[in-house]
Amino acid sequence: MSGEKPILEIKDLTFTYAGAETPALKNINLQIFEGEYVALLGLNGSGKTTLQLCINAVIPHMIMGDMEGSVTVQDLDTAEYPTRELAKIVGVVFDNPEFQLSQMSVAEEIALGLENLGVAVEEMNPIIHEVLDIVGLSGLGDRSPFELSGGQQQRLSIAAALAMRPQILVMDEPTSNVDPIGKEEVFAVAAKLNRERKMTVIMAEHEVEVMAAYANRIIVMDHGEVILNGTPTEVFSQLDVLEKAGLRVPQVTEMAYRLEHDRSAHWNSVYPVTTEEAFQRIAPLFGGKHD
Ligand SMILES: Nc1ncnc2c1ncn2[C@@H]1O[C@H](COP(=O)(O)OP(=O)(O)OP(=O)(O)O)[C@@H](O)[C@H]1O
Repeated sequence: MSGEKPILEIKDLTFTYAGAETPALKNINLQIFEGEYVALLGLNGSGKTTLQLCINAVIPHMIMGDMEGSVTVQDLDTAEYPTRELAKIVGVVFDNPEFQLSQMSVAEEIALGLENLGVAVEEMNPIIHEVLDIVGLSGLGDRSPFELSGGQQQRLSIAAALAMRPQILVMDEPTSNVDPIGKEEVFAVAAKLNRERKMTVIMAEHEVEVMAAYANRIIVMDHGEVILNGTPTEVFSQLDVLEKAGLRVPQVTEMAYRLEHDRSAHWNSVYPVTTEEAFQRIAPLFGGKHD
């Protein structure tokens, strides 16, 4: 990506909540490029939400604290642009779907954001149809958001964010309150948006297997700092660092690591992170055919 301009650039960012003794974020430096799918990993309290609030400009405009350094989204310094302006570039989906929903119908839920942007009523319908179609909720415009399943509610939250035509979708543990089928649906929509529409996705998520499959970059946070930043293979091969931070790796990575230590398999410290990769590399150990 050398030479390419980042869509998001964070420089020397340190943030301390008002009244807190220690910073929630310490000297963060990151560049994220258009079309990346970035997973944020870290224990509770490691700073993932705070970082996301800095990206959508809720910090410093709506949350009190001391911010040093800068966050630039599409060349806009978030300290200088109101959160409302940034909402056109950065769409946000939080962990609790019900917390984000307030309207009587699915269509009204999407119209709310459009109204705030000053979109004329006659222009709203095509946008509402389009975004419901993208997230697989076509035909449910008249339903109450509160009658939807957890997965559908989160897809509605994604649709409401998409209606604002953002270039970055920030998602804070979007499946933590959703059943297993709903989780799959939400991950599939995020992956589709990234793959087919080149949407930049930044997702805080604990599901390492899923992130190994979908993300092209993993950022690991620990006590407000970025301790690892690389491809899933690079990051999940650092088993010792992750273990120290209290985090686990995909099960197949763990298995490959154990095979190396117990059975002298040699991975040269680069471990498989998905089942498919593991199969390709482990099958030859058994002398069997693989393709
Ligand atoms: N409003 C607040 N006021 C003071 N301190 C806060 C506030 N919100 C978060 N913190 C603190 O900032 C640090 C980072 O929290 P943050 O919520 O960003 O972590 P996280 O990785 O998102 O955790 P979780 O997965 O629990 O959401 C923690 O020490 C937390 O206690």
